[in-house]
Amino acid sequence: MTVKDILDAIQSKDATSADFAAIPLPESYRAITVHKDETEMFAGLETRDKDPRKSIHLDEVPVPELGPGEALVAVMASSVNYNSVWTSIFEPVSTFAFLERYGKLSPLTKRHDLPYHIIGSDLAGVVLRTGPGVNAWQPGDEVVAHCLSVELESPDGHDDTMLDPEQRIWGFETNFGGLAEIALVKTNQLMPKPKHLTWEEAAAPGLVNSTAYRQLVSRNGAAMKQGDNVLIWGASGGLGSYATQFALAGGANPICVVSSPQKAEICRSMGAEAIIDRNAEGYKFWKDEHTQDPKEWKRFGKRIRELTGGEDIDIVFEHPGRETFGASVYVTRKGGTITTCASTSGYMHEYDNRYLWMSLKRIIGSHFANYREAYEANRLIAKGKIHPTLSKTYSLEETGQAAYDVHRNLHQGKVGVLCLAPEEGLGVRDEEMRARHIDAINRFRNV
Ligand SMILES: C/C=C/C(=O)SCCNC(=O)CCNC(=O)[C@H](O)C(C)(C)COP(=O)(O)OP(=O)(O)OC[C@H]1O[C@@H](n2cnc3c(N)ncnc32)[C@H](O)[C@@H]1OP(=O)(O)O
Ligand SMILES: NC(=O)C1=CN([C@@H]2O[C@H](COP(=O)(O)OP(=O)(O)OC[C@H]3O[C@@H](n4cnc5c(N)ncnc54)[C@H](OP(=O)(O)O)[C@@H]3O)[C@@H](O)[C@H]2O)C=CC1
Repeated sequence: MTVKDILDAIQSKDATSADFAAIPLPESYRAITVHKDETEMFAGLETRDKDPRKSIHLDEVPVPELGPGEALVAVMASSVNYNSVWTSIFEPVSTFAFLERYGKLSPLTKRHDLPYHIIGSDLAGVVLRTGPGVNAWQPGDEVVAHCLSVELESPDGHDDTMLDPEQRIWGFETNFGGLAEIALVKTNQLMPKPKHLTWEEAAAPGLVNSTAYRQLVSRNGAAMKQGDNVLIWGASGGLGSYATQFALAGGANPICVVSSPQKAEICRSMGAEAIIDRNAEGYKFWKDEHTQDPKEWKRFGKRIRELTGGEDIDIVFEHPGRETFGASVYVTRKGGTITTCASTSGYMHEYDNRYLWMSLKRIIGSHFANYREAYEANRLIAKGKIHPTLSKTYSLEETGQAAYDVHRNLHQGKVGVLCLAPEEGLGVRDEEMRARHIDAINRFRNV
């Protein structure tokens, strides 16, 4: 039995759940990995010069044992997230440290502690097998997976599963991720695949869409409301392209920051009007490595006021981190919110605290999303209210190049990876709905 047989079953319209359950599992499958014995390969290099094409491998790996509450999924497509860039350059820490720690949790999690890390935190595919205790999902179900892995053995995670002390990001802090032909997930990661999307489109939003939903919309994040001025950094990037859509769909006013006219045009095509090209306007928030320039914060704030008719920012959607955080705190209005989920340009932030406390601003830390939030975010995709922002699709063999493009900010929106899907364009089950949304679905392609 090979993965080809699995693929044939997926493409056969008549295959039933029993047919899927009857397919013998292959012994091995192809997966994107990084190797533990290579964690020092970029020692001494600047972050920018660490090249994912050198550390990312395509290996044949054994199918992992299936545990209680888990599923093996035939992965049709996945996507590249920035966390896979971090893994592939071994920053800020080697993710093998996470696998080692998870491996110590229980005899079952020991499976994850291997000399290779199968990465990837998104998938669209078909359930092949479910483990003991799984009732909600069956072999043959067409699914997407969110990337929250929790144990929930402590009381702490039961108000909000992101607060579980054993909360992990699948495919980053656990093994057997989505950039592979088969993935191992907990079944409480599964959600229905939006029927109007191809495999690669359905695999694109998961991680970033869920994160943006919690960070901006959820009461656990900024709880955005109608009319809010929302400053969105990287507004045509992975997170930002969903934050922009949430702002527009929720009646808010996105102020989109991008770095080229092409990216500005993408934001315009989504419906945004207030757009700042940070390159063209030449903001330099740091005079040198150690000194910020408040005059530049002010110039940036003045520009925002021009675009909003004199108003300041209610919510900053932050993720660039060190480079922008001082400006983000400055331009927020009295009582406003800076919500942050990342630090791409550096995690030691500096800001002038007088502008925070005197103006009663709040900084909210946000990280991924709980199952409910991820489900809500996926539901909005399934209803055609929010659209995937897929710009380009790579083959599994080209994943290193895809990660390189994301690392070097050469991409737009999301980049997809075909895993088992033999070509782009497959997997659509609702052509009528697709036709209604086709322009929005294709907006990010070939720009
Ligand atoms: C969905 C997608 C998301 C993304 O893309 S996010 C971007 C990618 N992710 C990242 O860049 C984050 C990567 N992760 C990390 O860098 C690290 O993961 C953290 C910095 C988040 C945490 O580091 P750690 O080493 O796990 O935690 P510690 O707290 O520095 O060290 C653990 C030890 O410190 C003790 N400790 C914790 N809190 C306290 C305290 N308040 N007072 C005293 N000690 C404390 C613990 O108990 C433990 O101790 P003991 O080593 O002995 O077990
Ligand atoms: N905690 C969590 O749950 C999550 C965290 N993340 C983290 O968020 C970060 C962004 O992820 P994602 O959106 O997918 O990445 P992308 O690279 O797709 O998009 C980020 C965008 O941010 C902008 N940007 C990058 N660097 C700077 C800078 N120095 N100053 C201003 N703008 C900048 C760029 O847009 P432009 O050049 O057009 O301005 C870029 O396109 C990553 O660090 C990632 O690990 C992501 C998802 C979840």
